[in-house]
Amino acid sequence: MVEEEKKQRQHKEMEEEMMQQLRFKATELLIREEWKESIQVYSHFISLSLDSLSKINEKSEPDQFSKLQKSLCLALSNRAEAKSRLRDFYEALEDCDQALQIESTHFKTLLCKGKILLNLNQYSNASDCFKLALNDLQNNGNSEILNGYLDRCKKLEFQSRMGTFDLSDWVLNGFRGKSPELAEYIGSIQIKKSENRGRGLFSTKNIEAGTLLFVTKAVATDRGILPESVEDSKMVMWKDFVDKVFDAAAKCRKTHDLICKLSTGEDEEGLEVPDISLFRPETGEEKYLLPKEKPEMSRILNILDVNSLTEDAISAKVLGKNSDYYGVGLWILASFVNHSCYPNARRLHIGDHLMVHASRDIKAGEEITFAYFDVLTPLKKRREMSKTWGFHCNCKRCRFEEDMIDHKEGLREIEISLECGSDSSDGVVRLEEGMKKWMVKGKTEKGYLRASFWTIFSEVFGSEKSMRRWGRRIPPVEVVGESVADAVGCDERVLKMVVDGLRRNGGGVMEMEKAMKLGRYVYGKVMKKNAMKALLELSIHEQSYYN
Ligand SMILES: C[S@@+](CC[C@H](N)C(=O)[O-])C[C@H]1O[C@@H](n2cnc3c(N)ncnc32)[C@H](O)[C@@H]1O
Repeated sequence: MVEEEKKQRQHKEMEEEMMQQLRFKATELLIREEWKESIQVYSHFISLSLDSLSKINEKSEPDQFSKLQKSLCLALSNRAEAKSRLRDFYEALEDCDQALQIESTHFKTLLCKGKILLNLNQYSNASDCFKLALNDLQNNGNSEILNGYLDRCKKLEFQSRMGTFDLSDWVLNGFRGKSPELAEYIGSIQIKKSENRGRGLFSTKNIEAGTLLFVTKAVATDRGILPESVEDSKMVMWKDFVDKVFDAAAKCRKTHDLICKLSTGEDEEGLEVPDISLFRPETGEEKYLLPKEKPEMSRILNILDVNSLTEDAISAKVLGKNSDYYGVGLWILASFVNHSCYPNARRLHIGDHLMVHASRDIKAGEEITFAYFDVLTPLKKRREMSKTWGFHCNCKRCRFEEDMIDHKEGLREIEISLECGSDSSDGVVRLEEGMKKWMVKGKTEKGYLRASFWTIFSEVFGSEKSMRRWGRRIPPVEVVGESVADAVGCDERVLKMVVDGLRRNGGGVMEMEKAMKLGRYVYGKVMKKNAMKALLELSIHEQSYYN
Protein backbone atom coordinates (compact mmCIF):
# COMPACT_ATOMS: atom_id res chain seq x y z
CA MET A 1 0.00 0.00 0.00
CA VAL A 2 2.81 2.33 1.02
CA GLU A 3 4.67 1.37 -2.12
CA GLU A 4 1.60 2.16 -4.21
CA GLU A 5 1.19 5.58 -2.59
CA LYS A 6 4.84 6.33 -3.16
CA LYS A 7 4.49 5.46 -6.83
CA GLN A 8 1.45 7.67 -7.18
CA ARG A 9 3.22 10.59 -5.51
CA GLN A 10 6.23 10.17 -7.78
CA HIS A 11 3.99 10.08 -10.84
CA LYS A 12 2.23 13.23 -9.69
CA GLU A 13 5.51 15.00 -9.09
CA MET A 14 6.73 14.06 -12.53
CA GLU A 15 3.50 15.32 -14.04
CA GLU A 16 3.80 18.60 -12.16
CA GLU A 17 7.42 18.96 -13.26
CA MET A 18 6.46 18.41 -16.88
CA MET A 19 3.66 20.94 -16.71
CA GLN A 20 5.97 23.45 -15.10
CA GLN A 21 8.42 22.98 -17.95
CA LEU A 22 5.69 23.31 -20.55
CA ARG A 23 4.55 26.54 -18.95
CA PHE A 24 8.06 27.99 -18.93
CA LYS A 25 8.58 26.99 -22.54
CA ALA A 26 5.27 28.50 -23.67
CA THR A 27 5.97 31.75 -21.83
CA GLU A 28 9.44 31.95 -23.32
CA LEU A 29 8.01 31.48 -26.84
CA LEU A 30 5.40 34.14 -26.12
CA ILE A 31 8.07 36.61 -25.02
CA ARG A 32 10.05 35.81 -28.16
CA GLU A 33 6.86 36.55 -30.14
CA GLU A 34 6.88 33.07 -31.68
CA TRP A 35 3.11 33.00 -31.64
CA LYS A 36 2.38 29.74 -33.47
CA GLU A 37 4.86 27.70 -31.43
CA SER A 38 3.69 29.28 -28.21
CA ILE A 39 0.06 28.38 -29.04
CA GLN A 40 1.09 24.77 -29.60
CA VAL A 41 2.84 24.47 -26.24
CA TYR A 42 0.04 26.28 -24.39
CA SER A 43 -2.49 23.94 -26.01
CA HIS A 44 -0.55 20.94 -24.69
CA PHE A 45 -0.40 22.52 -21.24
CA ILE A 46 -4.10 23.39 -21.29
CA SER A 47 -5.21 19.90 -22.22
CA LEU A 48 -3.00 18.38 -19.44
CA SER A 49 -4.39 20.90 -16.94
CA LEU A 50 -7.98 20.07 -17.87
CA ASP A 51 -7.18 16.38 -17.51
CA SER A 52 -5.61 16.89 -14.07
CA LEU A 53 -8.49 19.08 -12.93
CA SER A 54 -11.00 16.39 -13.85
CA LYS A 55 -9.17 13.98 -11.54
CA ILE A 56 -9.00 16.29 -8.52
CA ASN A 57 -11.73 16.64 -5.99
CA GLU A 58 -12.20 20.33 -5.29
CA LYS A 59 -13.46 19.72 -1.75
CA SER A 60 -10.73 17.34 -0.60
CA GLU A 61 -7.84 19.15 -2.31
CA PRO A 62 -8.95 22.81 -2.48
CA ASP A 63 -5.42 24.26 -2.66
CA GLN A 64 -4.27 22.01 -5.44
CA PHE A 65 -7.52 22.66 -7.33
CA SER A 66 -7.26 26.41 -7.04
CA LYS A 67 -3.55 26.40 -8.03
CA LEU A 68 -4.32 24.42 -11.17
CA GLN A 69 -7.30 26.65 -12.02
CA LYS A 70 -5.11 29.73 -11.71
CA SER A 71 -2.45 28.43 -14.04
CA LEU A 72 -5.10 27.25 -16.50
CA CYS A 73 -6.64 30.73 -16.50
CA LEU A 74 -3.26 32.32 -17.20
CA ALA A 75 -2.45 29.82 -19.94
CA LEU A 76 -5.79 30.48 -21.67
CA SER A 77 -5.19 34.20 -21.38
CA ASN A 78 -1.70 33.94 -22.88
CA ARG A 79 -2.89 31.65 -25.67
CA ALA A 80 -5.59 34.25 -26.44
CA GLU A 81 -2.88 36.92 -26.68
CA ALA A 82 -0.85 34.79 -29.11
CA LYS A 83 -3.94 33.98 -31.20
CA SER A 84 -4.93 37.63 -31.35
CA ARG A 85 -1.45 38.51 -32.63
CA LEU A 86 -2.12 36.09 -35.48
CA ARG A 87 -5.49 37.85 -35.99
CA ASP A 88 -7.37 34.69 -35.02
CA PHE A 89 -9.69 36.99 -33.11
CA TYR A 90 -12.65 34.71 -32.69
CA GLU A 91 -10.64 31.77 -31.39
CA ALA A 92 -8.82 34.18 -29.09
CA LEU A 93 -12.15 35.44 -27.74
CA GLU A 94 -13.19 31.86 -26.96
CA ASP A 95 -10.02 31.46 -24.89
CA CYS A 96 -10.71 34.76 -23.13
CA ASP A 97 -14.23 33.67 -22.24
CA GLN A 98 -12.98 30.36 -20.85
CA ALA A 99 -10.37 32.18 -18.77
CA LEU A 100 -12.99 34.62 -17.49
CA GLN A 101 -15.23 31.72 -16.47
CA ILE A 102 -12.44 30.70 -14.09
CA GLU A 103 -11.73 34.24 -12.91
CA SER A 104 -14.25 36.83 -14.03
CA THR A 105 -12.00 39.82 -13.30
CA HIS A 106 -8.70 38.42 -14.57
CA PHE A 107 -6.87 41.63 -15.55
CA LYS A 108 -4.69 40.31 -18.38
CA THR A 109 -7.63 38.51 -20.00
CA LEU A 110 -9.94 41.52 -19.76
CA LEU A 111 -7.27 43.70 -21.37
CA CYS A 112 -6.71 41.17 -24.16
CA LYS A 113 -10.46 40.72 -24.77
CA GLY A 114 -11.03 44.49 -24.78
CA LYS A 115 -8.29 45.03 -27.36
CA ILE A 116 -9.70 42.30 -29.61
CA LEU A 117 -13.24 43.73 -29.39
CA LEU A 118 -11.88 47.17 -30.21
CA ASN A 119 -10.26 45.68 -33.29
CA LEU A 120 -13.58 44.11 -34.25
CA ASN A 121 -15.30 47.52 -33.89
CA GLN A 122 -17.36 46.37 -30.90
CA TYR A 123 -16.70 49.58 -28.99
CA SER A 124 -19.18 49.31 -26.14
CA ASN A 125 -18.37 45.64 -25.46
CA ALA A 126 -14.67 46.59 -25.45
CA SER A 127 -15.40 49.45 -23.11
CA ASP A 128 -17.15 47.07 -20.67
CA CYS A 129 -13.99 44.93 -20.54
CA PHE A 130 -11.70 47.90 -19.84
CA LYS A 131 -14.07 49.20 -17.14
CA LEU A 132 -14.10 45.81 -15.40
CA ALA A 133 -10.30 45.68 -15.60
CA LEU A 134 -10.09 49.18 -14.17
CA ASN A 135 -12.14 48.10 -11.17
CA ASP A 136 -9.91 45.12 -10.59
CA LEU A 137 -7.35 45.38 -7.84
CA GLN A 138 -4.70 43.59 -9.92
CA ASN A 139 -4.48 46.50 -12.31
CA ASN A 140 -1.95 48.24 -10.04
CA GLY A 141 -0.21 50.90 -12.05
CA ASN A 142 -2.16 50.17 -15.22
CA SER A 143 -4.95 52.69 -14.75
CA GLU A 144 -3.38 55.09 -17.22
CA ILE A 145 -3.28 52.48 -19.99
CA LEU A 146 -6.85 51.42 -19.24
CA ASN A 147 -8.11 54.98 -19.22
CA GLY A 148 -6.36 55.48 -22.56
CA TYR A 149 -8.27 52.52 -24.01
CA LEU A 150 -11.51 53.74 -22.47
CA ASP A 151 -11.04 57.15 -24.12
CA ARG A 152 -10.44 55.48 -27.48
CA CYS A 153 -13.62 53.38 -27.08
CA LYS A 154 -15.59 56.49 -26.18
CA LYS A 155 -14.27 58.40 -29.18
CA LEU A 156 -14.93 55.54 -31.60
CA GLU A 157 -18.37 54.82 -30.19
CA PHE A 158 -19.29 58.49 -30.63
CA GLN A 159 -17.97 58.51 -34.21
CA SER A 160 -19.88 55.35 -34.96
CA ARG A 161 -23.13 56.75 -33.56
CA MET A 162 -22.93 60.31 -34.86
CA GLY A 163 -20.75 59.99 -37.97
CA THR A 164 -18.54 62.89 -36.87
CA PHE A 165 -15.07 62.22 -38.20
CA ASP A 166 -12.32 64.81 -38.25
CA LEU A 167 -9.11 64.18 -40.19
CA SER A 168 -7.87 67.78 -39.85
CA ASP A 169 -4.86 67.10 -37.62
CA TRP A 170 -3.56 64.30 -39.80
CA VAL A 171 -4.00 66.34 -42.98
CA LEU A 172 -2.35 69.41 -41.43
CA ASN A 173 0.52 67.20 -40.28
CA GLY A 174 1.19 66.27 -43.90
CA PHE A 175 -0.22 62.72 -43.32
CA ARG A 176 2.75 61.92 -41.12
CA GLY A 177 2.51 59.02 -38.71
CA LYS A 178 -0.11 56.30 -38.61
CA SER A 179 -3.43 56.98 -40.32
CA PRO A 180 -6.09 58.04 -37.81
CA GLU A 181 -8.07 55.38 -35.99
CA LEU A 182 -11.61 55.31 -37.39
CA ALA A 183 -14.86 53.72 -36.34
CA GLU A 184 -17.32 52.01 -38.64
CA TYR A 185 -20.41 54.10 -39.31
CA ILE A 186 -23.71 53.67 -41.12
CA GLY A 187 -25.62 56.85 -42.02
CA SER A 188 -29.07 57.33 -43.53
CA ILE A 189 -28.95 54.43 -45.97
CA GLN A 190 -30.66 51.15 -46.68
CA ILE A 191 -30.29 48.25 -49.11
CA LYS A 192 -33.13 47.80 -51.62
CA LYS A 193 -33.82 46.31 -55.01
CA SER A 194 -32.47 48.53 -57.76
CA GLU A 195 -34.20 48.52 -61.12
CA ASN A 196 -32.32 46.11 -63.42
CA ARG A 197 -29.15 46.23 -61.33
CA GLY A 198 -29.82 43.65 -58.62
CA ARG A 199 -29.62 45.24 -55.19
CA GLY A 200 -28.35 48.72 -54.47
CA LEU A 201 -27.82 51.20 -51.65
CA PHE A 202 -30.43 53.97 -51.19
CA SER A 203 -30.63 57.12 -49.10
CA THR A 204 -33.42 57.29 -46.52
CA LYS A 205 -33.44 61.10 -46.32
CA ASN A 206 -32.26 64.22 -48.15
CA ILE A 207 -28.47 64.37 -47.91
CA GLU A 208 -26.24 67.38 -48.52
CA ALA A 209 -23.12 67.05 -50.68
CA GLY A 210 -20.08 66.15 -48.57
CA THR A 211 -22.10 64.26 -45.92
CA LEU A 212 -20.71 60.88 -44.91
CA LEU A 213 -22.89 57.94 -45.94
CA PHE A 214 -20.92 55.12 -44.35
CA VAL A 215 -17.49 54.11 -43.13
CA THR A 216 -16.48 50.48 -43.36
CA LYS A 217 -13.38 48.46 -42.62
CA ALA A 218 -11.89 46.04 -45.16
CA VAL A 219 -12.30 42.31 -44.75
CA ALA A 220 -8.83 42.19 -46.30
CA THR A 221 -6.54 44.30 -48.46
CA ASP A 222 -3.28 43.86 -50.26
CA ARG A 223 -1.15 46.78 -51.24
CA GLY A 224 2.24 47.95 -52.25
CA ILE A 225 4.29 50.19 -54.45
CA LEU A 226 4.31 48.78 -57.95
CA PRO A 227 7.73 47.89 -59.36
CA GLU A 228 8.67 47.59 -63.06
CA SER A 229 6.86 44.32 -63.81
CA VAL A 230 3.48 45.74 -62.90
CA GLU A 231 1.25 42.91 -64.14
CA ASP A 232 3.28 40.17 -62.39
CA SER A 233 3.20 42.11 -59.15
CA LYS A 234 -0.54 42.67 -59.44
CA MET A 235 -1.01 38.91 -59.88
CA VAL A 236 1.07 38.13 -56.78
CA MET A 237 -0.91 40.73 -54.81
CA TRP A 238 -4.21 39.33 -56.07
CA LYS A 239 -3.28 35.80 -54.95
CA ASP A 240 -2.24 37.10 -51.57
CA PHE A 241 -5.46 39.09 -51.30
CA VAL A 242 -7.63 36.05 -52.21
CA ASP A 243 -5.87 34.00 -49.50
CA LYS A 244 -6.50 36.72 -46.92
CA VAL A 245 -10.22 36.94 -47.75
CA PHE A 246 -10.52 33.14 -47.65
CA ASP A 247 -8.76 33.09 -44.29
CA ALA A 248 -11.03 35.81 -42.87
CA ALA A 249 -14.13 33.90 -44.05
CA ALA A 250 -12.79 30.66 -42.56
CA LYS A 251 -12.17 32.26 -39.17
CA CYS A 252 -15.45 34.03 -38.50
CA ARG A 253 -19.05 33.03 -39.17
CA LYS A 254 -20.32 36.61 -39.41
CA THR A 255 -17.68 37.55 -42.03
CA HIS A 256 -18.31 34.31 -43.91
CA ASP A 257 -22.08 34.80 -43.95
CA LEU A 258 -21.85 38.46 -45.00
CA ILE A 259 -19.40 37.65 -47.82
CA CYS A 260 -21.78 34.93 -49.01
CA LYS A 261 -24.53 37.56 -49.37
CA LEU A 262 -22.51 39.32 -52.08
CA SER A 263 -23.18 38.92 -55.77
CA THR A 264 -21.27 36.36 -57.82
CA GLY A 265 -22.46 38.22 -60.89
CA GLU A 266 -25.18 35.67 -61.62
CA ASP A 267 -28.93 36.00 -61.22
CA GLU A 268 -28.67 39.31 -59.34
CA GLU A 269 -32.39 39.96 -59.64
CA GLY A 270 -33.13 36.90 -57.52
CA LEU A 271 -30.73 37.76 -54.68
CA GLU A 272 -31.92 38.29 -51.11
CA VAL A 273 -31.99 41.91 -49.87
CA PRO A 274 -30.20 41.98 -46.52
CA ASP A 275 -31.22 44.39 -43.77
CA ILE A 276 -28.74 47.21 -43.20
CA SER A 277 -28.64 46.44 -39.45
CA LEU A 278 -26.62 43.30 -40.23
CA PHE A 279 -23.71 45.54 -41.16
CA ARG A 280 -23.69 47.64 -37.99
CA PRO A 281 -20.42 47.17 -36.15
CA GLU A 282 -21.95 46.11 -32.86
CA THR A 283 -24.34 43.60 -34.44
CA GLY A 284 -22.88 40.20 -33.99
CA GLU A 285 -23.02 37.03 -32.12
CA GLU A 286 -22.26 37.20 -28.44
CA LYS A 287 -20.57 33.86 -28.98
CA TYR A 288 -17.79 34.02 -31.51
CA LEU A 289 -18.60 31.27 -33.91
CA LEU A 290 -16.62 29.59 -36.63
CA PRO A 291 -18.45 29.19 -39.97
CA LYS A 292 -20.78 26.19 -40.22
CA GLU A 293 -19.03 25.09 -43.39
CA LYS A 294 -15.67 25.78 -45.01
CA PRO A 295 -15.79 28.69 -47.47
CA GLU A 296 -15.97 27.56 -51.09
CA MET A 297 -12.91 28.86 -52.95
CA SER A 298 -14.62 29.01 -56.38
CA ARG A 299 -17.48 31.07 -54.90
CA ILE A 300 -15.08 33.42 -53.09
CA LEU A 301 -13.20 33.94 -56.37
CA ASN A 302 -16.42 34.85 -58.22
CA ILE A 303 -17.45 37.20 -55.41
CA LEU A 304 -14.07 38.92 -55.48
CA ASP A 305 -14.22 39.31 -59.25
CA VAL A 306 -17.47 41.25 -58.94
CA ASN A 307 -16.93 43.13 -55.69
CA SER A 308 -13.29 43.91 -54.97
CA LEU A 309 -12.21 47.51 -55.40
CA THR A 310 -8.87 49.00 -56.28
CA GLU A 311 -7.84 51.87 -54.05
CA ASP A 312 -6.09 53.81 -56.78
CA ALA A 313 -9.20 53.94 -59.01
CA ILE A 314 -9.86 57.35 -60.50
CA SER A 315 -13.16 57.52 -58.61
CA ALA A 316 -11.40 57.02 -55.29
CA LYS A 317 -8.82 58.89 -53.28
CA VAL A 318 -6.18 57.40 -51.04
CA LEU A 319 -5.04 60.00 -48.57
CA GLY A 320 -1.46 59.98 -47.41
CA LYS A 321 0.03 57.70 -50.09
CA ASN A 322 2.15 58.51 -53.12
CA SER A 323 1.03 58.07 -56.68
CA ASP A 324 2.63 54.71 -57.64
CA TYR A 325 0.76 53.07 -54.78
CA TYR A 326 -1.59 50.20 -55.65
CA GLY A 327 -4.10 48.54 -53.37
CA VAL A 328 -6.94 46.06 -53.72
CA GLY A 329 -9.53 45.24 -51.08
CA LEU A 330 -12.95 43.92 -50.18
CA TRP A 331 -15.31 46.21 -48.24
CA ILE A 332 -18.60 44.38 -47.71
CA LEU A 333 -21.08 47.25 -47.44
CA ALA A 334 -19.49 49.09 -50.38
CA SER A 335 -20.15 45.98 -52.46
CA PHE A 336 -23.85 46.89 -52.55
CA VAL A 337 -23.14 50.18 -54.34
CA ASN A 338 -23.91 50.10 -58.06
CA HIS A 339 -22.14 52.08 -60.75
CA SER A 340 -23.55 55.15 -62.45
CA CYS A 341 -22.07 57.48 -65.05
CA TYR A 342 -23.45 60.38 -63.01
CA PRO A 343 -22.54 59.08 -59.57
CA ASN A 344 -23.59 60.88 -56.42
CA ALA A 345 -20.98 59.41 -54.07
CA ARG A 346 -17.21 59.12 -53.82
CA ARG A 347 -14.88 57.00 -51.80
CA LEU A 348 -11.94 58.00 -49.70
CA HIS A 349 -9.44 55.39 -48.49
CA ILE A 350 -7.83 55.93 -45.10
CA GLY A 351 -5.78 52.96 -43.90
CA ASP A 352 -8.05 49.91 -44.03
CA HIS A 353 -11.17 52.06 -43.88
CA LEU A 354 -13.31 53.16 -46.77
CA MET A 355 -15.29 56.36 -46.25
CA VAL A 356 -18.12 56.95 -48.71
CA HIS A 357 -19.67 60.42 -48.88
CA ALA A 358 -22.22 62.23 -51.02
CA SER A 359 -20.42 63.99 -53.87
CA ARG A 360 -23.62 65.83 -54.84
CA ASP A 361 -26.86 66.59 -53.00
CA ILE A 362 -28.91 63.38 -52.76
CA LYS A 363 -32.70 63.21 -52.40
CA ALA A 364 -34.49 60.86 -50.01
CA GLY A 365 -35.08 57.52 -51.73
CA GLU A 366 -32.43 58.16 -54.43
CA GLU A 367 -30.01 55.34 -55.20
CA ILE A 368 -26.44 55.90 -54.02
CA THR A 369 -23.88 55.16 -56.71
CA PHE A 370 -20.19 55.65 -57.28
CA ALA A 371 -18.15 55.31 -60.44
CA TYR A 372 -16.44 51.97 -61.10
CA PHE A 373 -14.40 53.60 -63.86
CA ASP A 374 -13.57 57.05 -65.20
CA VAL A 375 -16.81 58.82 -66.10
CA LEU A 376 -15.10 61.96 -67.43
CA THR A 377 -15.01 60.23 -70.83
CA PRO A 378 -17.32 60.08 -73.87
CA LEU A 379 -20.20 57.61 -74.04
CA LYS A 380 -18.43 55.17 -76.39
CA LYS A 381 -15.49 54.73 -74.05
CA ARG A 382 -17.81 54.32 -71.06
CA ARG A 383 -19.76 51.64 -72.93
CA GLU A 384 -16.50 49.71 -73.49
CA MET A 385 -15.56 49.99 -69.83
CA SER A 386 -18.92 48.86 -68.45
CA LYS A 387 -18.72 45.87 -70.84
CA THR A 388 -15.49 44.77 -69.18
CA TRP A 389 -17.37 44.95 -65.86
CA GLY A 390 -20.05 42.69 -67.35
CA PHE A 391 -22.97 45.11 -67.53
CA HIS A 392 -24.53 47.67 -69.83
CA CYS A 393 -25.02 51.01 -68.09
CA ASN A 394 -28.42 52.40 -68.82
CA CYS A 395 -28.32 55.42 -66.52
CA LYS A 396 -30.05 58.74 -67.27
CA ARG A 397 -26.82 60.30 -68.53
CA CYS A 398 -26.06 57.39 -70.88
CA ARG A 399 -29.63 57.46 -72.26
CA PHE A 400 -29.48 61.25 -72.76
CA GLU A 401 -26.14 61.10 -74.56
CA GLU A 402 -27.19 58.15 -76.70
CA ASP A 403 -30.20 60.13 -77.86
CA MET A 404 -28.08 63.25 -78.49
CA ILE A 405 -25.46 61.33 -80.51
CA ASP A 406 -28.18 59.65 -82.60
CA HIS A 407 -30.09 62.85 -83.33
CA LYS A 408 -27.83 65.89 -83.08
CA GLU A 409 -25.49 66.64 -85.90
CA GLY A 410 -21.89 67.36 -84.94
CA LEU A 411 -21.65 65.61 -81.59
CA ARG A 412 -20.37 62.30 -82.96
CA GLU A 413 -17.74 64.23 -84.96
CA ILE A 414 -16.38 65.82 -81.78
CA GLU A 415 -16.21 62.35 -80.23
CA ILE A 416 -14.37 60.95 -83.26
CA SER A 417 -11.83 63.78 -83.37
CA LEU A 418 -11.16 63.25 -79.66
CA GLU A 419 -10.69 59.52 -80.28
CA CYS A 420 -8.21 60.19 -83.12
CA GLY A 421 -6.03 62.13 -80.71
CA SER A 422 -5.57 65.02 -83.17
CA ASP A 423 -5.53 68.59 -81.85
CA SER A 424 -9.20 68.75 -80.92
CA SER A 425 -9.10 71.83 -78.74
CA ASP A 426 -11.56 73.59 -81.03
CA GLY A 427 -13.98 70.84 -79.91
CA VAL A 428 -14.82 72.85 -76.78
CA VAL A 429 -16.10 75.71 -78.94
CA ARG A 430 -17.96 73.30 -81.22
CA LEU A 431 -19.54 71.69 -78.17
CA GLU A 432 -20.50 74.96 -76.42
CA GLU A 433 -21.95 76.41 -79.63
CA GLY A 434 -23.56 73.07 -80.49
CA MET A 435 -25.34 73.01 -77.12
CA LYS A 436 -26.99 76.33 -77.99
CA LYS A 437 -28.01 74.99 -81.42
CA TRP A 438 -29.24 71.66 -80.01
CA MET A 439 -31.26 73.55 -77.38
CA VAL A 440 -29.44 71.91 -74.44
CA LYS A 441 -30.59 74.33 -71.76
CA GLY A 442 -30.47 72.42 -68.48
CA LYS A 443 -27.38 72.87 -66.29
CA THR A 444 -27.30 69.13 -65.61
CA GLU A 445 -27.45 68.15 -69.30
CA LYS A 446 -24.71 70.68 -70.10
CA GLY A 447 -22.69 69.17 -67.26
CA TYR A 448 -23.14 65.64 -68.71
CA LEU A 449 -21.74 66.68 -72.09
CA ARG A 450 -18.93 68.78 -70.65
CA ALA A 451 -17.97 65.82 -68.45
CA SER A 452 -17.85 63.57 -71.52
CA PHE A 453 -15.46 65.96 -73.26
CA TRP A 454 -13.52 66.83 -70.13
CA THR A 455 -10.15 66.00 -71.73
CA ILE A 456 -10.42 68.81 -74.27
CA PHE A 457 -11.73 71.27 -71.71
CA SER A 458 -8.76 70.54 -69.46
CA GLU A 459 -6.36 70.91 -72.39
CA VAL A 460 -7.77 74.31 -73.28
CA PHE A 461 -8.04 75.60 -69.71
CA GLY A 462 -4.53 74.33 -69.01
CA SER A 463 -2.87 76.05 -71.95
CA GLU A 464 -2.33 79.80 -72.20
CA LYS A 465 -2.05 79.54 -75.97
CA SER A 466 -5.40 77.72 -76.31
CA MET A 467 -7.04 80.12 -73.88
CA ARG A 468 -5.89 83.09 -75.97
CA ARG A 469 -7.36 81.37 -79.01
CA TRP A 470 -10.62 79.95 -77.65
CA GLY A 471 -11.03 81.43 -74.19
CA ARG A 472 -13.50 84.15 -75.11
CA ARG A 473 -15.84 81.70 -76.84
CA ILE A 474 -16.27 79.34 -73.89
CA PRO A 475 -17.61 79.87 -70.34
CA PRO A 476 -15.08 80.51 -67.54
CA VAL A 477 -13.35 77.56 -65.88
CA GLU A 478 -15.39 77.76 -62.67
CA VAL A 479 -18.69 77.69 -64.59
CA VAL A 480 -17.63 74.59 -66.55
CA GLY A 481 -16.13 72.96 -63.44
CA GLU A 482 -19.17 73.63 -61.31
CA SER A 483 -21.61 72.33 -63.92
CA VAL A 484 -19.57 69.11 -64.28
CA ALA A 485 -19.37 68.75 -60.50
CA ASP A 486 -23.10 69.31 -60.02
CA ALA A 487 -24.01 66.90 -62.81
CA VAL A 488 -21.60 64.00 -62.30
CA GLY A 489 -19.96 64.80 -58.97
CA CYS A 490 -16.62 66.48 -58.50
CA ASP A 491 -13.33 64.83 -59.21
CA GLU A 492 -9.78 65.76 -58.25
CA ARG A 493 -8.97 66.72 -61.83
CA VAL A 494 -11.96 69.08 -61.98
CA LEU A 495 -11.08 70.51 -58.60
CA LYS A 496 -7.45 71.09 -59.56
CA MET A 497 -8.39 72.81 -62.77
CA VAL A 498 -10.92 75.08 -61.10
CA VAL A 499 -8.54 75.99 -58.25
CA ASP A 500 -5.70 76.65 -60.75
CA GLY A 501 -8.02 78.81 -62.86
CA LEU A 502 -9.31 80.76 -59.88
CA ARG A 503 -5.78 81.37 -58.70
CA ARG A 504 -4.65 82.56 -62.14
CA ASN A 505 -7.55 84.98 -62.15
CA GLY A 506 -6.52 86.24 -58.71
CA GLY A 507 -9.41 84.53 -56.87
CA GLY A 508 -10.88 86.34 -53.88
CA VAL A 509 -12.99 85.19 -50.92
CA MET A 510 -15.99 84.21 -53.06
CA GLU A 511 -13.80 82.14 -55.36
CA MET A 512 -12.14 80.44 -52.41
CA GLU A 513 -15.62 79.54 -51.09
CA LYS A 514 -16.42 77.97 -54.46
CA ALA A 515 -13.19 75.95 -54.36
CA MET A 516 -13.99 74.86 -50.79
CA LYS A 517 -17.43 73.71 -51.90
CA LEU A 518 -15.91 71.58 -54.66
CA GLY A 519 -13.32 70.33 -52.17
CA ARG A 520 -16.13 69.05 -49.95
CA TYR A 521 -17.59 67.21 -52.97
CA VAL A 522 -14.24 65.48 -53.48
CA TYR A 523 -13.12 64.84 -49.90
CA GLY A 524 -16.37 65.01 -47.93
CA LYS A 525 -16.97 66.93 -44.72
CA VAL A 526 -14.27 65.17 -42.76
CA MET A 527 -11.98 68.08 -42.06
CA LYS A 528 -12.08 71.68 -40.95
CA LYS A 529 -11.59 74.64 -43.28
CA ASN A 530 -7.86 75.09 -42.67
CA ALA A 531 -7.16 71.42 -43.41
CA MET A 532 -9.23 71.58 -46.58
CA LYS A 533 -7.28 74.66 -47.66
CA ALA A 534 -4.03 72.75 -47.11
CA LEU A 535 -5.40 69.87 -49.15
CA LEU A 536 -6.38 72.18 -52.00
CA GLU A 537 -2.80 73.46 -52.01
CA LEU A 538 -1.61 69.86 -52.17
CA SER A 539 -3.88 69.02 -55.06
CA ILE A 540 -2.12 71.77 -56.99
CA HIS A 541 1.42 70.86 -55.96
CA GLU A 542 0.88 67.13 -55.48
CA GLN A 543 3.78 66.10 -57.67
CA SER A 544 6.34 68.23 -55.88
CA TYR A 545 4.87 67.35 -52.49
CA TYR A 546 5.44 63.65 -52.91
CA ASN A 547 8.82 63.90 -54.64
C1 LIG B 1 -20.43 45.43 -56.58
S1 LIG B 1 -21.86 44.70 -57.24
C2 LIG B 1 -23.10 45.87 -56.90
C3 LIG B 1 -24.28 45.28 -56.15
C4 LIG B 1 -25.08 44.30 -56.93
N1 LIG B 1 -26.07 44.98 -57.73
C5 LIG B 1 -25.76 43.29 -56.00
O1 LIG B 1 -26.97 43.07 -56.10
O2 LIG B 1 -25.06 42.70 -55.17
C6 LIG B 1 -21.49 44.90 -58.94
C7 LIG B 1 -22.52 44.29 -59.88
O3 LIG B 1 -23.72 45.06 -59.88
C8 LIG B 1 -24.25 45.20 -61.19
N2 LIG B 1 -24.21 46.62 -61.58
C9 LIG B 1 -23.54 47.60 -60.99
N3 LIG B 1 -23.75 48.78 -61.60
C10 LIG B 1 -24.59 48.55 -62.62
C11 LIG B 1 -25.19 49.35 -63.64
N4 LIG B 1 -24.97 50.65 -63.72
N5 LIG B 1 -26.00 48.75 -64.52
C12 LIG B 1 -26.23 47.42 -64.47
N6 LIG B 1 -25.71 46.60 -63.54
C13 LIG B 1 -24.89 47.15 -62.62
C14 LIG B 1 -23.36 44.38 -62.10
O4 LIG B 1 -23.91 43.11 -62.22
C15 LIG B 1 -22.06 44.31 -61.32
O5 LIG B 1 -21.33 43.16 -61.63
